[in-house]
Amino acid sequence: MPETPAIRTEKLHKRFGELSAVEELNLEIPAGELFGLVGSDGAGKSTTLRMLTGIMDPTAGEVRVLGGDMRRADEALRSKIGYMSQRFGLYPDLTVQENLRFYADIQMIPRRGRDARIDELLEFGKLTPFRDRPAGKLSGGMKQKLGLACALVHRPRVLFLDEPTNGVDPVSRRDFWRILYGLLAEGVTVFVATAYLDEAERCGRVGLMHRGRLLACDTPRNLKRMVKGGVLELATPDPRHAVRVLSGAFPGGSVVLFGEKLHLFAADPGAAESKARSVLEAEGLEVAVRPVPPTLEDLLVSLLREQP
Ligand SMILES: Nc1ncnc2c1ncn2[C@@H]1O[C@H](COP(=O)(O)OP(=O)(O)OP(=O)(O)O)[C@@H](O)[C@H]1O
Repeated sequence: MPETPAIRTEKLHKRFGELSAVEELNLEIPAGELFGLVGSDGAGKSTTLRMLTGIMDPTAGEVRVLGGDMRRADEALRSKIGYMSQRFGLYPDLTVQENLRFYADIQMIPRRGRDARIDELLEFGKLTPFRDRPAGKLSGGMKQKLGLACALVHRPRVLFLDEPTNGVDPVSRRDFWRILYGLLAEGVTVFVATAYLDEAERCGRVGLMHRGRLLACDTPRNLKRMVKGGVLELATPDPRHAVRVLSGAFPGGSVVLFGEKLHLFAADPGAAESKARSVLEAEGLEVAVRPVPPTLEDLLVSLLREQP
């Protein structure tokens, strides 16, 4: 018999009045996977997480976690789930250790073994030296790690994280991901919503969400193969002017600013290169062109171009 997926949704739908925040969402996530749900603000990620964790009822469709129906989840099922929302509640006046004790009490962790679990989590998040510091006095990255530790206090089998590294510096983000890999090694299923495409690259599989719909869902490598044609990277001294000039010559949003460089999506990269060179040189703009392997951001841009 095939193993029960850790997370499964079928035709999951959430409407707020006229707005479909999540539409026809079908997901199947095996146990032990690190799954990334990626999309910009308002894509429907948080709404999806709220339905997956049983906090919000769907308008229609099914949602199962570890085989159990989240619309009527009992305590036994809830105790196998961890959730770190965007505005998770740390008590700023309580110390790191007191916050963990508070969450352990909410989860009804027996006193015996509780402090050992807290010590383990403090070590795991490299928070031991800060155990007596009030949570309000922690750095942004440390607060997020403490939030994660609180979500893990009851040893959940499936962990849901809503943009856990939003606004966190790159070093702390790396630290945070190191912890997530540690959890994977323990067999925990991790479902992370993020707006960062570089984080999506770290996931086993990624779902790209836009206006409530899943546009694509696969491994990062397979997703990048979906980019049609080729991607050219253009370096010019005045990228903003170059975008304006090239957008006239290449309609349909195929020219996009990527930092200080431009990306040009082309069915025939050779022909596109010659055309881009002649258009830019006519404007007196020098340009260096090179083909680049597509990134997930390229895929997202190219999928969004196809949206009505
Ligand atoms: N309780 C609600 N009532 C009405 N509309 C809502 C509600 N919650 C979310 N929405 C709307 O549903 C859409 C999806 O929101 P959602 O928060 O799920 O997106 P998101 O991808 O998580 O983005 P963000 O990171 O900004 O929260 C948005 O248009 C949002 O305004």
